[in-house]
Amino acid sequence: MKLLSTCDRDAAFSLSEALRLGAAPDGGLFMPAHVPVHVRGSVPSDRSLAEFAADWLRPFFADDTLEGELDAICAEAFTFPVPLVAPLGTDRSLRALELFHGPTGAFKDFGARFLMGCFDRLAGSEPLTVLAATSGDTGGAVGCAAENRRSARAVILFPAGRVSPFQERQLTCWADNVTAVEVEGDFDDCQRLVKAAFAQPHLSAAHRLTSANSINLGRLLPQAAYCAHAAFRAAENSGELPGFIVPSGNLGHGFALLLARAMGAPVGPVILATNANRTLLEWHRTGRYEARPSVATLANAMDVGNPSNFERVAALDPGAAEVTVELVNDDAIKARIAADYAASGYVWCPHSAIAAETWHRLGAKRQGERAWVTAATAHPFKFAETVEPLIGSAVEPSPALASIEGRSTAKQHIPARLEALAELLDREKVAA
Ligand SMILES: N[C@@H](CCOP(=O)(O)O)C(=O)O
Repeated sequence: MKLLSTCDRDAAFSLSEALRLGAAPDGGLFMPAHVPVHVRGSVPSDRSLAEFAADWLRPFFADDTLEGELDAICAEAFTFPVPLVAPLGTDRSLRALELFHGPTGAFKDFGARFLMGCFDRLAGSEPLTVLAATSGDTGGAVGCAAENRRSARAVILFPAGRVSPFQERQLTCWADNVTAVEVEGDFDDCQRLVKAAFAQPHLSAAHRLTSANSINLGRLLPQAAYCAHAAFRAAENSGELPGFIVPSGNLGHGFALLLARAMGAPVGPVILATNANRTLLEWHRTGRYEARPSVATLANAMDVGNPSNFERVAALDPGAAEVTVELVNDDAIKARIAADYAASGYVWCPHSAIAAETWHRLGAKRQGERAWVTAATAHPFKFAETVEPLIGSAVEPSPALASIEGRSTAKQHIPARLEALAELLDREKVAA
């Protein structure tokens, strides 16, 4: 399949080129030239997720150098379960898609591992430099997926003082080919720096830069696959198409779900649930998109004022892009975590609580019309300092999360300036 930039619909790239580059050279984002449609029901949902994902994604890999590797890439990436649970009991319509059973306890594990599998096969003899900006979860997943790979070194930029203590540990604890960089600024500064580095042809070529953020389509394809897989499962017992509620920050997850729906997955209404960052809500209300400075919230991985994937959503056909937006502030996040724990013993992370709160706000009539799937995006242990006081009890880590506690950590610190990032990249290359 050919990929086109959101800025220039004439220049076509292969999928491998798009994954390797991360973002289009003209500053746009890569989009498939057309959306492949699976005839509904033609992709059986009773196969393993890895097998399902390979089948679902095959049209994107047609005629690409990675075509023969797709099954292996999926088998390596999809190695942990994705349960669809009934957190409030089976008599309620709410189903939580638990996406946090991977090595770093966040849904980003799927995309990071898939992308690294692609890089292993595309890098050639010299390692790529995988740049990632993170507001909390992407960086840990990318560091973990990149650790000790010969095909890549990872440089992860995170905002000083705006990630949780556990997230910081998870950003800074990997082997020498992963460098964690604390930036004096917020996530939007980190993201701006990454995009500015890509826009410098010399810098980009000298370091063989690529991206592991959701600007790279390779992060989103596996997410579209698990969204479709979940939709087929949820649709089995739902007369109407299941609705989906996705916690949204940089909008990669939301775009992946819309892509899955456009490809024929049985997905009904889509609600993008945000924290107090209002950019998407205002766009939906007014029809005008205006980036804003990000504000810090309890759901810090979603503290994004200028969601990168908005331009991908805007490039979809209007029907495919149909969504509503719900905003949930910190007080409502806290109240939801406490109330659902008291009612059922289920523990949400602050991001997943935003989706759960959105389901509660639907009201009994809409709740009863169909099954509703909320994306449970991160393990609550990653936010223990927020969650434990609300539920009055300790949150137990998964074995993978517990194993991170014993690791040593290291980080670099830079001001939010491109020259500082360029110097750091040069230093790290010499040291490698
Ligand atoms: N939610 C993110 C912010 C970066 O988003 P991405 O999906 O573009 O990687 C995070 O956890 O870092």
